[in-house]
Formats: sequence, structure tokens, C-alpha cells
Amino acid sequence: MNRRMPVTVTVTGAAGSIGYASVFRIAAGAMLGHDQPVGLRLLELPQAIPGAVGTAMELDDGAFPLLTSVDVLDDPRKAFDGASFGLLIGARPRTKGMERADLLAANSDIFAAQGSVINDVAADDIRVIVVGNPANTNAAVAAAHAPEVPADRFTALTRLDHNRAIAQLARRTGASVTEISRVTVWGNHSATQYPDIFHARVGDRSGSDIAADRDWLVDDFIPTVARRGTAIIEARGSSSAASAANATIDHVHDWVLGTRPDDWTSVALPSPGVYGIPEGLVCSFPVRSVDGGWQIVEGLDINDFSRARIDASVAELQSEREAVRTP
Ligand SMILES: NC(=O)c1ccc[n+]([C@@H]2O[C@H](COP(=O)([O-])OP(=O)(O)OC[C@H]3O[C@@H](n4cnc5c(N)ncnc54)[C@H](O)[C@@H]3O)[C@@H](O)[C@H]2O)c1
Ligand SMILES: O=C(O)C[C@H](O)C(=O)O
Repeated sequence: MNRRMPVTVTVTGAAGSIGYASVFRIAAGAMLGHDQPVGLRLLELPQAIPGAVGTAMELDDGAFPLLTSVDVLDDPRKAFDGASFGLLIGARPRTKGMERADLLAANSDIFAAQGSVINDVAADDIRVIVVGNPANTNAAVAAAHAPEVPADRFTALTRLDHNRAIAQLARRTGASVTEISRVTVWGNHSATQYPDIFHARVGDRSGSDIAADRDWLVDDFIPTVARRGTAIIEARGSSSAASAANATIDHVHDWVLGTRPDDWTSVALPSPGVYGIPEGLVCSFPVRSVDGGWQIVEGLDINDFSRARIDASVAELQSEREAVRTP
């Protein structure tokens, strides 16, 4: 019999594509472990409540041993009350022909309001992952409206980019994904992101050896990873859903249960001012999870090739930050 207390996980946009692809795996224990009971709160806009009710019915029908409760709510204050995890997925997704900049104004109000509610009612150990785009800046907005929550509890999803980079590297080298470690995605979850393989290991090969083929690196690897989201929108007519849900679960799983030994992952979190990245900017870094908190891997040599690309993505983050109003 399981004697651990259930933890409350609030999922916003629960009736949407990523929400739907996430909640069943959370209920099955893939995110917090197979010994951790979970109470799910599904937050939706009023017009999407019927869809969320249907999802809740299906969760019931899964008879998940770890799932202790499911609540469908349209009131953020009730949804985040006592929550230990906030998966902030609900947002307006980018559709064909829409620029990310268009999303800034539409979404910053949502994340300001949710940050403020999290500040007021969430559990003291609240950990937030922002998935809704533009994810880095939305996380910065939410954090800015939650002054009583430590800023490093607000993160944004770049694990999908990290996983995409590993998959492309595996395809290129013929290695299994399990043989690949120490990949880093720097910067923004956007086309300016920089997937860095200079410190990676692929079996017994070094990433810098693989990166020596600059034509492949510049013309194939980096743009394939950085533009994968757009390629998926073009192919599917809507943005990635199952892979985004998978990455969200990977992110929280590693945050709570730790990163692989001798490896790291990529997470966007407020910069403490390392690697020349301005303090407070929600930027993707190489990180390890230690005792339930993210620690940036410091001291990596950044060559000129990498520096220019990191700086370009950081410049974009700065312009996004300037475009949204924060207190
Ligand atoms: N960071 C990443 O790696 C990544 C990857 C893929 C998609 N995304 C982003 O994730 C977001 C969700 O994508 P999706 O495909 O699930 O979209 P979707 O349109 O299928 O679902 C979004 C859901 O959010 C709900 N919603 C909107 N505003 C809300 C609010 N204020 N409170 C609660 N719910 C709200 C909508 O009613 C809808 O059901 C989009 O912004 C998309 O661009 C991010
Ligand atoms: O919605 C998008 O803009 C794309 C999405 O963030 C993705 O990376 O798949």
C-alpha cells in the first residue's frame, strides 16, 4: 500500500492538445515516480470546460492507482490553491503564418495573472514550468508577478529542443540516444536558440569532433533543431503536442528525481548572471538537478562560434522582455 501523501499538480490548458497528451502520463506516474500519488487540477477557460470534463471522465476510466482526485476548474485561484506543481500550458498557440512576436501581447496578460495567483495561493514548494509560448518571456512575466516565490522555481520548457538535438545527433552518428550526453540548448525557445554539441559526448566520441564538420553543423544540425517547431506546424497544421508533453514530463521528472549521472539537461530559468547572460533573463542553460533544485553547469569553455549564437538568442530575449510590461 502506498502511504505517501498526494501532491497537487495544476495543469492549465488541460483540454488542449499538450494538456491531453500530458495528464494520462502524469496519472500513470511517469512524471513524479511510480510511488507518488497525485491530485490533478485541470484549469481551462470557461468555453473549454466541457472538453476538460471529458478528459476528467477519461482519467476516471483509466482507474489509475496513483490518481487520488481530478478537479476541473475555470478559476485560477481555486486551481492553484495548495499546488506543488504548475504546468502552465494554456496559451494561444502559434498557427501558420503567425510570428512569435504576435504571441507576446496575447499571452503576457495570462501569465501575469497566473503568476500573481501562484504567489498568493500555491504551496510553499511550488515549482512552475511554462510551456505556453513565448515560453521564456511568459515565465519571466509570471515570476515578476510572484515576488514571494523564489525566482528559480519559474522555469520554461527547452527540454523539447534538447531532446530534438539528441535525436538529430543520434541520426547523424548512428549512436543510440542513450549514448549521447551533455548536449546544451542555450537561449530562447525560438528559432534563435543555440543547440551546442561542443561539450557533448557520443559514445566515446567528443561533440567537438563531430562539430568539426562545420557545413553539417551550420547548414543542417542547428537549423533543423531550431526550426523543428515550425516544420511540425507546417506538417501537422498545429504545433507539436505529444513530443511537447513528453518533454514537459521529462523536465519535471528530472527536476524532482534528478538528472542522469555524468549528464545534464537544458532548462530555461532566470539567469543568475553567469556566462555573460544578464541577471533575471529567463534563458536556457545546461543544468543538473541536485536535491530537487536546478544547478547551472558552470565553467564550460564557450568558443567564438558558440558565443556569437548565444549572444544572438540573448539579444532576442532582451527585446522580448522590453516588449512586455513587468512590475
Ligand atoms: N515550449 C515548447 O517547447 C512548446 C512546444 C509546443 C507548443 N508550445 C506551446 O504550448 C501552448 C499550448 O499548445 P497546445 O497545442 O496545447 O494548444 P491548444 O490550443 O490545443 O490548447 C491550449 C489550451 O489552453 C487553453 N487556455 C488558453 N488560455 C488559457 C488560460 N488563461 N487558462 C487556462 N487555459 C487556457 C485553451 O482553452 C486551450 O484548451 C502553445 O502556446 C504552444 O505554442 C510550447
Ligand atoms: O508553437 C510553436 O511555435 C512551436 C513549438 O514551440 C515547438 O517547438 O514545437
